[in-house]
Amino acid sequence: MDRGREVNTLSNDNILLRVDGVGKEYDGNRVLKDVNFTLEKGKILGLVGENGAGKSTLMKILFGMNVIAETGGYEGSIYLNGEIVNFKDPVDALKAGIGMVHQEFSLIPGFTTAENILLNMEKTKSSVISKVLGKRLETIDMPEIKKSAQRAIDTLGVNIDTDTLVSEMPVGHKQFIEIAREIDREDVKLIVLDEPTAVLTESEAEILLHAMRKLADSGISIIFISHRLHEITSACDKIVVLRDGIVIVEKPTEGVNIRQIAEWMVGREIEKRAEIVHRDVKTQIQRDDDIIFEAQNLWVDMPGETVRDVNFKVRRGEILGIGGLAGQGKLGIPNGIMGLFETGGSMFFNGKPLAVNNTLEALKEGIAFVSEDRRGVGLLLDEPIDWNIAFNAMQVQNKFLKRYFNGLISIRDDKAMKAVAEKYIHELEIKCTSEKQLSRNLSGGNQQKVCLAKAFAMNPSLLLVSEPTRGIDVGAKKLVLDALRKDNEENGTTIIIISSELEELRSVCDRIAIVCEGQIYGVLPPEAEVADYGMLMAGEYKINEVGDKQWQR
Ligand SMILES: Nc1ncnc2c1ncn2[C@@H]1O[C@H](COP(=O)(O)OP(=O)(O)OP(=O)(O)O)[C@@H](O)[C@H]1O
Repeated sequence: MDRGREVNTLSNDNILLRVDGVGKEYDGNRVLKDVNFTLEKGKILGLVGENGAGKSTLMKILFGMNVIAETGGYEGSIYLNGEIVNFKDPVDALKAGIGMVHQEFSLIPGFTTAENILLNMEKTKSSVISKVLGKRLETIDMPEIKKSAQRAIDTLGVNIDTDTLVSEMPVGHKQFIEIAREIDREDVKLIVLDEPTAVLTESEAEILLHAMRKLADSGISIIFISHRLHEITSACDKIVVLRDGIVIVEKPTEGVNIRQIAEWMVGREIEKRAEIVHRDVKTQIQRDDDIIFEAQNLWVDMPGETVRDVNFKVRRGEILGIGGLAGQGKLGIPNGIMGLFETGGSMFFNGKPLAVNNTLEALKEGIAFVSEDRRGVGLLLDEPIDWNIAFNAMQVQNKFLKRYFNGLISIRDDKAMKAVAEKYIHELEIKCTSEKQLSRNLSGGNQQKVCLAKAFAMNPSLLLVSEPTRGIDVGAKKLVLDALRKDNEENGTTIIIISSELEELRSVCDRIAIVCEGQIYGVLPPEAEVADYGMLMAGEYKINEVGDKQWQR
């Protein structure tokens, strides 16, 4: 086993963090066995591992999160600057100079950028927080706060107004504010970033990686978790791979390639990354005149993803991709169709008008949605997996119910719920203790798989999936895309996939629509030149229904 210990030969003075023999189990489920690694001052460590490998758990231990003590604590020791630490809560960790940005956001929507950054500065004093929340910061020196918030934002190199309300900004900006809050504290020594780039565009991710380097150069150490392995090789000084509860590899990233990392993560050889394989020709050809869904002049008022005037038709039985740069409106389209943000214009389903702003009607008509926001709208976090998977189908379609007395009484069919949950746990390889595990206690990638299972269980005739592989590890991406394709081919489900990864769309879709400035600029076949996609994304030209280019600039 390659433990690549060369990094550890550096003098102890340089080492900020030493994780020594750390183990953790949740109620008999052993997640970490014997984890050992070190991190030097001013260095960036990339922490990788499959979904459910225990990365977030390890970071929660480091940060003294309450859930660790509540579930029986941990074994082993953590040293900071050579001294054992055992934080009883995150406040202790903050005082010791550790900052953490979690997978889920903890910002307050009705507060501005500056106010949110300020709350972190004051969060070690709970009495101040309550005062602040009560009086909405009226007694605080706002000009000073804004200056300080602006400094933190400038360090990150992004352009965000300190007066903007968090509820009105795109998700990528929220991520930057979370990070700005952590670096705004004077005594910060170590920052943990748990999948910060999952919600960022490529260019935003670049900015963040650059900012991480600046922070490291100023002496701050960083632990960076990401499933985008090229970010690990390009931004990190060293890599630590977790598998089966132990560290499989700890070594400098120099000379390490992505394929090697993927193999260390899954513990076997990975098939050579297939060139884009276009779908086989389907036995059933979709027809231009058999339209399942149509949007006319659709607009959606979703913060950061405004849809202005979208027109498109979806052929029955196809997989339609929707791509485009972040903030251009691609995420707004499914959220609008499902009535989750204020929407206008017209929609038709199976030739009949479909009401706008009416989620229940969309669900009843057989339209299902897997949101990009799995924790916000995707899951009932305090319910078990089987309940989550069956919930919509039960509420909307009366599935998973046993009926008595001519339907007067209906009782939940626990056996049927267990069966459907077990089917998807197996098919999607959801890592869990059983179908009764609470969704809150699943890892991020496995929560995403439950969201997909929940949609499949409705047997929808139209399935909308937004960023289906976000947070999914490199080995499981194909599994998720194959599951979508299988549902399309075996059940005839028409699918719309919204994704920021063009290659992902090209590998599974029949046609791909590109959104720019809140409109559809063109629809291309998957085998079209990448340059053509680029021109549509950049808004250089539009392509009309007969394939003519209309130059825009
Ligand atoms: N509070 C909890 N109670 C019980 N089990 C838990 C709890 N939190 C996490 N787990 C389990 O611990 C395992 C590791 O989860 P963790 O979130 O640490 O994984 P991860 O490596 O961060 O995965 P991902 O890449 O999907 O985010 C998972 O199998 C999860 O179900």
